[in-house]
Amino acid sequence: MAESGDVPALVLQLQGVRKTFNADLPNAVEVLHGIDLTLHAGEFCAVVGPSGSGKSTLLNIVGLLDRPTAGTVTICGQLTQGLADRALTQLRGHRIGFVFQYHHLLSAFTALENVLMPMLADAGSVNQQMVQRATDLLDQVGLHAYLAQPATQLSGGQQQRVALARALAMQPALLLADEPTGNLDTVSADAVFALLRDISRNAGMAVLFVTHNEALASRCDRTINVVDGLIVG
Ligand SMILES: Nc1ncnc2c1ncn2[C@@H]1O[C@H](COP(=O)(O)OP(=O)(O)OP(=O)(O)O)[C@@H](O)[C@H]1O
Repeated sequence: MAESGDVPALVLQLQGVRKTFNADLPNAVEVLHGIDLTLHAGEFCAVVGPSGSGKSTLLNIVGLLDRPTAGTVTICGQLTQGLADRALTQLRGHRIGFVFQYHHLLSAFTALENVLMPMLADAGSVNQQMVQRATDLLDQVGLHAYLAQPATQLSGGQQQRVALARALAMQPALLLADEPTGNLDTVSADAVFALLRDISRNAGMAVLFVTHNEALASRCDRTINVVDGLIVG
């Protein structure tokens, strides 16, 4: 993932990002007030800050799930401003993975089928190579023995590992993790965090990791502190 000369590739660049909700209404509220942020390949960055400070809003904009009111978002060199929804969806699908506090697995499907979903959605059908990749990913997150297990029959920690494997299915350059350990006991949270760290290091993947857990934040390469819609410190 590194460019020639071992300079890590720039995965994310935000310049002057602002977000106003209900912009045309009397109750308009600006939640992000001009965010500048860069993230390089392999960088593991915690996002901390008080409740309501704008962390999820920021993540939604970085993840191309919402558009900024002003400013620019560039993902892997692609400026997103002006792109149609379809192009944003393509870029998101190929470059960005998501893990949330709640795993959002499809309960009627097995662990393997859940990991295959993004590949199926992208290609329209599943081939042997995709099955192999999904199997390898589940292996990587320590769930080889659970490939055929329905998602509902897995523990919370195991479900979050499946969600992580699913997020990695398309080999994203950027992983957005919004409190992925928030719903887990300490031991499972530590295990999922360690896994995420290792995978990010090995794959050279950039990670934005929103957390209220100071101990985990302190183990990241870098921490950004969002307060009242601005990065401080
Ligand atoms: N769709 C929306 N419409 C109007 N206001 C919104 C909307 N989404 C978020 N907000 C407001 O934006 C502010 C920031 O919310 P956000 O969810 O980004 O905070 P957060 O830092 O992620 O909080 P938490 O740590 O509690 O998850 C809050 O005041 C929230 O009420």
